[in-house]
Amino acid sequence: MSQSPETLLTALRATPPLVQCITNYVAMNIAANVLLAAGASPAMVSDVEEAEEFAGIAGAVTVNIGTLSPPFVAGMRAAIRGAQVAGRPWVLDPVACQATSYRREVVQALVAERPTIIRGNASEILSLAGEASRGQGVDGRDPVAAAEEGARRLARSSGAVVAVTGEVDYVIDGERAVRIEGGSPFMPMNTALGCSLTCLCGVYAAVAEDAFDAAVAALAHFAVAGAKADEGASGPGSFAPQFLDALAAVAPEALSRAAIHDAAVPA
Ligand SMILES: Nc1ncnc2c1ncn2[C@@H]1O[C@H](COP(=O)(O)OP(=O)(O)OP(=O)(O)O)[C@@H](O)[C@H]1O
Ligand SMILES: Cc1ncsc1CCO
Ligand SMILES: [Mg+2]
Repeated sequence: MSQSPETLLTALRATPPLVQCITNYVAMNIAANVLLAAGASPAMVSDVEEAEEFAGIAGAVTVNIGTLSPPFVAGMRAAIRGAQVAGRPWVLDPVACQATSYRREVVQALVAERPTIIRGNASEILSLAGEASRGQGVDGRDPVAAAEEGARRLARSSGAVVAVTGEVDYVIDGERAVRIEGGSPFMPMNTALGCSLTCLCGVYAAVAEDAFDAAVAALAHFAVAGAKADEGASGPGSFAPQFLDALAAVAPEALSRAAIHDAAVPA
C-alpha cells in the first residue's frame, strides 16, 4: 500500500525527523531553513570525526557534492556507513557531476554505495546515466523529458529512486514513474533550492515506508508551496521569503491536490 503525500506530511509534522544533511556551503543555511519551515529538524553535521556516529541517531542522511573537497568526501563516506549500519535511508545530490573528472570519480563511488534516492536536475541525471548533457556548472540546461530514459537506466542500475527536477519533475524507481507539475520559474533563480529539496527528500524518506512515495511527497510539497509563493512574488527576491512561508503553511490536505500524474516507464 503506497503512502500519499498527505499522509506523509501529517506524519512528519507529528514527529519531526532529525535529518543529517551534508550539503554545500551555499546551501547550508537555505536548506536548514527549508527543513525547519517544512516541519523537520535539520543538522548540518559533516566532519569525518563525528559523521558516522551522528548518522546512527538520524532518521536519514543526505549527501551533496556541490562544494566538493577531500574532507567533505571523508565525512560523506563516514555518514553513509553510519546510515547503512543503522538501516536508514540516504539521499544523493550529484551537483555538477558532469563538470570535472574529480566530480565524476567521487559521484560514481557514491552511487556504488547504493543511495536510496538520487535527486538532480536533468543535466546531472543525464551525465550520471552516461549520456551527453548540456550542463556546465550547477544549473540544469537540459529538459527533464530528455533525461527520462537515462533516469530509468540509472534507477535500475543503482537500485535508487531517481528524481529529476525542472519545470515538470519526473520520479522513477525502475517500475513506476510519475510527473509532478507546479512550482515557479523563480525557483531556479534562487540558489540551492534543488539542494534544499534533496534534504527534504531525506526528511520524507525518514518517515515513509517506501522511497518512491517519499520522493514524490517531497517534490509535491515543493511544487505546491512554490506555486503558492509565485502568486505573491514579483521576482526571485520577494519569492524567497514567501516560499519559506508557503512551505510552513501547506496543509496536508493541500498535497492531495498536487498535480501528480502517472507516466509511462521508458522501454
Ligand atoms: N521552470 C520551472 N518552473 C517551475 N518549477 C521549477 C522550474 N525549474 C525548477 N523548478 C523547481 O525548482 C526546484 C529545484 O529544482 P532544480 O531543477 O532547479 O534544482 P537544481 O538545478 O539542482 O538547483 P540547485 O543546484 O540550485 O540547488 C524543484 O522543486 C523544481 O520542480
Ligand atoms: C552555486 C553553487 N555552487 C556550488 S554548489 C552551488 C549551489 C547550487 O547547487
Ligand atoms: Mg542542484
